Amino acid sequence: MEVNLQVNPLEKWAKVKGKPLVIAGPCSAETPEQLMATAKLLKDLGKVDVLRAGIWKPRTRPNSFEGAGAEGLKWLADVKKELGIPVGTEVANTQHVEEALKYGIDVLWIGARTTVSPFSVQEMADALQGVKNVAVLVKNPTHPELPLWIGAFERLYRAGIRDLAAIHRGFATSDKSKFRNIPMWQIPIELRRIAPQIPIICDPSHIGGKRDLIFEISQKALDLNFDGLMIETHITPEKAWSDADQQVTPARLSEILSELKVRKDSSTDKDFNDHLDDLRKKIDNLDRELIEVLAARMAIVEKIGEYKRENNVTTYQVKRWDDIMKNRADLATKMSLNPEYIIEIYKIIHEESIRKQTEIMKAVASKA
Ligand SMILES: O=C(O)C(=O)C[C@]1(C(=O)O)C=C[C@@H](O)C=C1
Repeated sequence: MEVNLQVNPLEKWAKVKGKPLVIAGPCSAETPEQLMATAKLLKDLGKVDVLRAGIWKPRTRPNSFEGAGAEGLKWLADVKKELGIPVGTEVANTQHVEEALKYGIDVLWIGARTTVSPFSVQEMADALQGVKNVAVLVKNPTHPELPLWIGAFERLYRAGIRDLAAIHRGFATSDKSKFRNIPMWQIPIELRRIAPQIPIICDPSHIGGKRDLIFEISQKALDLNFDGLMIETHITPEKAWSDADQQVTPARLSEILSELKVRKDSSTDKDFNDHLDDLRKKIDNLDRELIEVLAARMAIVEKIGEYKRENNVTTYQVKRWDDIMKNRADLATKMSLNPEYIIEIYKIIHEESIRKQTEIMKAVASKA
């Protein structure tokens, strides 16, 4: 996939240099007093770059608090005026965008449930055509479809928006997981690889769903070179009208931010780089051996395929496959490797064996 979006670096609009961008504030603006009180505490920390608050809340089921609506924009504008801190909110349609722009909201974000709809994203991009002085952040779609996420950036980019960033908030799952939305870190890792210009902000509140997970998710994001964090913060989290379990107090946010380690993405130290090069050479050699072994394995799989074809035997052998899974997981454990990791690799190996043998079966079918 080719992506060429010359979006502005974060420093251009967020005024952060050499440190991760921090967006914090309540999940929802509930009352003008709650918003202002939270914002004041956050401003006093001196560590928060943008004050966030949801005013239109897309809820899973009706009858939950769906946000203060347009009235909340005035509260956000008051916070911006009184405290001089940039403010941001979620938008989901053209009307939201137009109203937010009227109130001078600095940062808009498109939520995960909206990013899934190219129609909605395009309508908002049209409403943003030619607009200056607004940054637009795009949360990942609820399911892990990277091209859909990228498509949203392309639509906004074509509308002339250059102050763009991604928000990784995890992916919906029905599996039992300690996360509310499973992170699937490989998706933002791949986004960074194919579109390195797009800054990525992590939303540990939505990934974790529980305040106790916020620190570890944030640290992991920083170690993956993310550019910022969006952390839901409320004066009295346990009394919050939405997402009470995943919000922290401004005091706790301050602790989290001071405990997080911000590491550099490379080093200029010669000894470090020389040693790293030596170790990487070892990895290069081992990877070559690994691929040679896979090629040798595949040659035998092909032989078995031909043998099965001559004897009219199915490609998939349940019993043998089940034995391999168990045995390789045991071997992994004995070698101090995570058996789940090895099983995932074997699933890919087996899928390719079946694909190859299916090709071998077909080749004869078409000859016959
Ligand atoms: O053992 C076989 O029958 C094979 O074809 C090899 C192999 C494998 O990749 O290990 C491939 C397909 C079968 O389902 C089981 C195992």
